[in-house]
Amino acid sequence: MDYPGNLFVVAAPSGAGKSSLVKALQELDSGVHPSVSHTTRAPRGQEKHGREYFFVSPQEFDQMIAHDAFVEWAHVHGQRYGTSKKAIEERIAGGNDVILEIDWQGALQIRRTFANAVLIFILPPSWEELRSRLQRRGEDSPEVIELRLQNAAEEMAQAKEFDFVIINELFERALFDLKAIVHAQRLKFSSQRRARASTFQALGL
Ligand SMILES: Nc1nc2c(ncn2[C@@H]2O[C@H](COP(=O)(O)OP(=O)(O)O)[C@@H](O)[C@H]2O)c(=O)[nH]1
Ligand SMILES: Nc1ncnc2c1ncn2[C@@H]1O[C@H](COP(=O)(O)OP(=O)(O)O)[C@@H](O)[C@H]1O
Repeated sequence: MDYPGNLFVVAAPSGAGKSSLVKALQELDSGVHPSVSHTTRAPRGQEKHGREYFFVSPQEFDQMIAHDAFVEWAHVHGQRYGTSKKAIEERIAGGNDVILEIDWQGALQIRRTFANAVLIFILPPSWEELRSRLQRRGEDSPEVIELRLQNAAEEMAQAKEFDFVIINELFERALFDLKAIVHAQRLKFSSQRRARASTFQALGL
């Protein structure tokens, strides 16, 4: 499917810093709209329904699947997470840019539906740093942290399937890289559209 707005997909193992980077990007660039996913997991700390996620019961999630309401969904860390069609289609059809923070399985599903989506993978600089970020964040129990670290190896093995890989060592550097990717994609598409339009005009089409 081809839409006038750009679709950016950011994936990373838990604790690599994707939420912090996407939030910082939005503060700098109000033209990138976040998509709010649905999840069956419980809210953490300060999370609010409708802001970080729509927190739903397994039954509500099943109903959404039955009604074909998701563009993609996946099992992650023992829970289900999904992007609703409502969360993105109207926005990109209206020419707005949307950014998704989802896992690698969802990212590859998105690419199958939206061939122009830009897939970005965030890596931590080391295993030690990944563990210590999860611990410093202080939102998950030791068991949940262990599960997330166990899953991280399989997730990181998918990085090579993505269009871009950013190493989040120095936060400002990683944010700069993310901004550069967003900016480059906008230039590419707006200049292509302009070129196409003027060629069409010149050819009298
Ligand atoms: N496929 C898919 N994955 C999602 C979606 N929303 C969030 N995720 C992923 O689910 C995983 C767990 O997210 P979360 O529980 O918020 O933990 P975090 O990664 O530590 O922030 C992360 O890899 C998210 O990117 C979604 O709509 N679809
Ligand atoms: N470059 C960085 N250096 C040090 N700490 C970071 C960096 N990026 C993020 N963090 C911290 O690491 C923790 C995990 O980041 P978060 O954005 O929640 O990760 P994710 O969304 O990928 O699970 C947070 O406490 C965040 O403040």
